[in-house]
Amino acid sequence: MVRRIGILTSGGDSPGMNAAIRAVTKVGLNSGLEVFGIYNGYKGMVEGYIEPMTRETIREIVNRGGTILGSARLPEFKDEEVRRKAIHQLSKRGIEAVVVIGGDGSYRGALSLTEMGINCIGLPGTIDNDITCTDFTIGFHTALETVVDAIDKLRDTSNSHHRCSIVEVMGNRCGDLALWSGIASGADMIVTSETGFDENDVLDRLRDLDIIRKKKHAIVVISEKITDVDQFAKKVTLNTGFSGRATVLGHIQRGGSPCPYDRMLASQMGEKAVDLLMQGIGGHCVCIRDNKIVSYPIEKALSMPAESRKPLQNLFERLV
Ligand SMILES: Nc1ncnc2c1ncn2[C@@H]1O[C@H](COP(=O)(O)OP(=O)(O)OP(=O)(O)O)[C@@H](O)[C@H]1O
Ligand SMILES: O=P(O)(O)OC[C@H]1O[C@](O)(CO)[C@@H](O)[C@@H]1O
Ligand SMILES: [Mg+2]
Repeated sequence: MVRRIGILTSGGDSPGMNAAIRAVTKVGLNSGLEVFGIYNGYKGMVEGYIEPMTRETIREIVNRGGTILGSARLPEFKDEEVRRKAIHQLSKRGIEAVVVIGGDGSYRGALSLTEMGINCIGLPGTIDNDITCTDFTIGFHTALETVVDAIDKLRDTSNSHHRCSIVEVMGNRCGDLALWSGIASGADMIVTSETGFDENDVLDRLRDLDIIRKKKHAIVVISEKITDVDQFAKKVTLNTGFSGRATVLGHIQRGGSPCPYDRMLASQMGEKAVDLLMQGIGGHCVCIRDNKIVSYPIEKALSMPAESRKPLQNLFERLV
């Protein structure tokens, strides 16, 4: 039976990672395991920046954003030699298994380590909601609240100046943050990689909102990495009756105290990760599907097709 486990956070941080660290540590300690914190993701694993986790380490963190363990990106981890160094650091400390909290890239690292003899379990810590096997990732709902709060505020000023606010949100090629926030904030248009971006069509629709519907302002939510929103805002000013203003929400979306949903999800998933490791299972990731906490082999999880967002896009079209 496994006796010593490690835990790390990797990739972009997300609100709720600390709640997951706390859950893994508490469930682990309460199950008689020794738990080790691996700092700065795979980088700390390679460098041996590894310390025991105690009840003190995780005190007062359930409500804190970010990650107390730090996070990093280490592209070299794809190299088997680099992973060998990491495994050497774990072996020196008798760490036999690891919980990896991160996104799809971190899962690939976890799978490679499992294949080299260190059982790893992945937990989905990312605001992007881009891990297809799980309905939601830890951090998505908190980021969503942040985005909706920002759009509510932009609405006040945009409404006062006959403006069109172009709001760029994160998602790393996944449109969920844009789609959910657009619906929840009552935006006029949503542009994601799934909807596609036809600049002239958006300008036509804005003219329609201004001239036909006589709207005082407009809000367009757009996913990052689709277009230059500053340039697009200038085109809005030139080609419609609204003056265009771009707002890039940026890393604000990654911060803040996790909402209760993310704390719950992190706690349930943390518990499941420890249970899987104690059963000798590795190479799996934990998901929530239809409100149930389940796990899938990482390989299968990463190749699952993304669920269609067409029903939500249709809902949005019926709400405009
Ligand atoms: N194919 C791979 N093999 C081994 N390790 C990998 C692989 N892909 C990524 N990693 C490791 O995982 C780290 C995090 O991956 P990445 O930067 O893609 O973020 P992520 O986990 O997808 O999170 P997010 O996209 O939410 O920021 C990488 O820096 C690297 O150390
Ligand atoms: O913090 P960085 O390295 O600029 O990465 C930003 C990316 O990370 C995320 O915040 C999380 O994956 C993405 O939404 C975004 O594209
Ligand atoms: Mg990713």
